[in-house]
Amino acid sequence: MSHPGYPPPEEGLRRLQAAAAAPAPETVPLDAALGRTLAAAVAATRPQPPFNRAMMDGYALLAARTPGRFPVRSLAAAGGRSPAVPPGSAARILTGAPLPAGTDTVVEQEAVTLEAGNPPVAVVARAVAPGRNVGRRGQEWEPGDLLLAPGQRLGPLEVGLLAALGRDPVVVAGRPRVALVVTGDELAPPGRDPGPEGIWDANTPLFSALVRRYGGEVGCTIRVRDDPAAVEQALETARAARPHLILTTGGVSVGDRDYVIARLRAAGRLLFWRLDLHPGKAVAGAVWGDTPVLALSGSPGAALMGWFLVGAPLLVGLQGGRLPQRTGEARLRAPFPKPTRETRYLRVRLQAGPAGLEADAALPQGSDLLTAYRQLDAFAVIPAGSPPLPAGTPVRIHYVPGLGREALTWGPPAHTTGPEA
Ligand SMILES: Nc1nc2c(c(=O)[nH]1)N[C@H]1C(S)=C(S)[C@@H](COP(=O)(O)OP(=O)(O)OC[C@H]3O[C@@H](n4cnc5c(N)ncnc54)[C@H](O)[C@@H]3O)O[C@H]1N2
Ligand code: MOO
Repeated sequence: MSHPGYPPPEEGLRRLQAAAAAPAPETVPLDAALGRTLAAAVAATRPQPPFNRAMMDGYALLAARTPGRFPVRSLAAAGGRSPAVPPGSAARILTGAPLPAGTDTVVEQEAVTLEAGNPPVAVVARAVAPGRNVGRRGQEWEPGDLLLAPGQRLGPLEVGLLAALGRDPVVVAGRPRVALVVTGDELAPPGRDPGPEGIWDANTPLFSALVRRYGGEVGCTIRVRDDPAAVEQALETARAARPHLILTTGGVSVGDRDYVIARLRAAGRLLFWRLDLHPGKAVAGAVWGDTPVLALSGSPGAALMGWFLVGAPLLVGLQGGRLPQRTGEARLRAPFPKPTRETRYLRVRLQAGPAGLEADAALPQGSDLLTAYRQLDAFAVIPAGSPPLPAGTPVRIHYVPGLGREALTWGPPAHTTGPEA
């Protein structure tokens, strides 16, 4: 069930997605690819390993000749080419070296007695199976195998995989540029005296960091007073920076000084105002000129909900990716005493209980509070219209990439097979 009046966050996201344009892909050195999103599929051009290779230091020979005595006349080392080995002989071989022609097996040196001489002789006392200690050509991938799809966020493992595939440079999605407009008469920059009625501006640093963490770049940041002309001017300045998204905080409720929503209504095109989301229902989507705007609440705790449910998926989507939507189930550890108007996202810790996973909501739940986000494991979703709930009520758990213990990653939208790089 959802709130009768307000669209669910996914619908807000869809409306903004329809109004937003993705940045053009770019080619970057592999060294600069960490945290970027792949823009084209990557297929192998060679087998991996590219040749049969030694997995141990020892002696390369034909297994069919074991047990036996093998004169050692050559050395095969990684990066070198070594001559074919005549039947009945062996080559000294080092880990990573291509197997010389005429051999099919590496006997590790611990299983060999080496008799000095010219040439020395490797004595193998027991029969060994062919293929022993050999990493087989194509064992990990074959040419043409698709190993990475467009939309994949490049973490360290993906960077390593691209390197093993020989890719440098790589084609990645452009970083969506975000213009940040933070409103409020009461705001002072951290590090300055805010005065007795002022507060430090948490949102500028918080949302700048989040934008970067989710693959975007911050085109400009504007802190503006609660004044209609100043807010309008700030939105114009933000738009002039040609961002892919304008992100604002504050001024989206019904107060006399909520000028962001007033200007978006009057001079922009509103896509939605309020979502079925608590905290964070005070949120708007709009288009200013031709630029999409996500207008979040000023309360950091409420604004973060809009970020995680709308802003982050929007930004990742503009890079061609999709954030994983992992869900689960748990039971409320304690009664939840209030009725729920809009769908409520309780910030919870999860712990094992006698009857399964328990959601513990004993965190600071106020919509203006930031600290719970550092302590939570997930959101527990209470449907709109729910009465107060007794302990033990089953609730849906919504895990958020980048929060709690949930890794920040994203991947291709399901079923994509994009063009090959
Ligand atoms: N009569 C009603 N009042 C309110 C409603 C309502 O429906 N009817 N909605 C409430 C809800 S829900 C929320 S959430 C807030 C949203 O308010 P705004 O988005 O207009 O935000 P502000 O009023 O500008 O600020 C709210 C709060 O957050 C502090 N703040 C603002 N900016 C920052 C910043 N950059 N860093 C740190 N803290 C910031 C600000 O000082 C306020 O305390 O409205 C309810 N009211
Ligand atoms: O946007 Mo408000 O958080 O629902 O308190």
